[in-house]
Amino acid sequence: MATDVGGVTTDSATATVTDTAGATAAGSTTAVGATAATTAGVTVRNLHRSFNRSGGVLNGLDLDIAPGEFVALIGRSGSGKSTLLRALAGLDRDVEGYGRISVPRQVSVVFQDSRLLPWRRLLANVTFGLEGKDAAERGRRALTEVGLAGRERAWPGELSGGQQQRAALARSLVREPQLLLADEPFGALDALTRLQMHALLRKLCAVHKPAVLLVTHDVDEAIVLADRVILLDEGVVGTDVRVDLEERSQADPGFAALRRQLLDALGATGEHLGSDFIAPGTRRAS
Ligand SMILES: Nc1ncnc2c1ncn2[C@@H]1O[C@H](COP(=O)(O)OP(=O)(O)OP(=O)(O)O)[C@@H](O)[C@H]1O
Repeated sequence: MATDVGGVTTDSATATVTDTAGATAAGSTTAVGATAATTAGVTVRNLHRSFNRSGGVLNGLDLDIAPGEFVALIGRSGSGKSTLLRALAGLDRDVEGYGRISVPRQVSVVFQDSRLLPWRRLLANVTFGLEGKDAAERGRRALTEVGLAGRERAWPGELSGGQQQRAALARSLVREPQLLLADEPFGALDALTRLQMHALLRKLCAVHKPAVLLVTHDVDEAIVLADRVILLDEGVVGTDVRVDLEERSQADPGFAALRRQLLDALGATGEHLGSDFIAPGTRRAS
């Protein structure tokens, strides 16, 4: 399994994680414990993770994501969202138990900060680690797709936060991932830029069709972007709802009902808003 993390490709076929992808070119399997299988989408079975001096963070979690499906992952602060994402990215060497993780061969990860290398120009960032004579051309195309044509020679420090996240998306998508893992990628952006990034991500996903797992605190963002919203609770998938709206906006009558259902599941409605919850549409303090 090749995972692109900020332009650096890692291979999880080491340590406690076993890559058995040789069986098929379509996907790879990270086997934790005894079981192994191969999928083009994501399959997680009975995943456990705990850290020193704390109880289980993931407690026998099961999850399926179909090829090309967009899943948003919500949950209270500390519920294990990033822990799950890191396990899927192959970044956690210590997932334990007799669970199983199957992910596609090519996985890309984007984070809240762009992780662009400040000493490389934009095109060099996007193509970093990319092989083949057409790498530069592919990089230029990707920058054009995210609206950064003409900025190939810019330094990351010359870009706004939104532009840096666009570049991070270009760097991920130029590798044509079958799975895109995104950990609050728009969490540090202002509301308007965030809306623009939503439109861009939806457009890019329609073209490239990766499966997506998006971690977000913003229920509205989850509803606007995802095919399915899942809620992590007590280390397993609690709520799992399909987003079936005519229109991906608050104008759709089903939007408010779905939002309320998810907020209820989060225990975050009415006067019981937790301090760790970010109200829909507002910016997360980091
Ligand atoms: N490397 C680590 N060492 C010890 N504990 C950790 C480590 N990583 C995560 N944890 C703990 O695991 C729990 C889940 O953390 P995680 O970051 O996955 O939550 P989260 O749902 O992503 O939270 P947030 O929404 O605040 O980002 C927390 O209690 C956290 O303190």
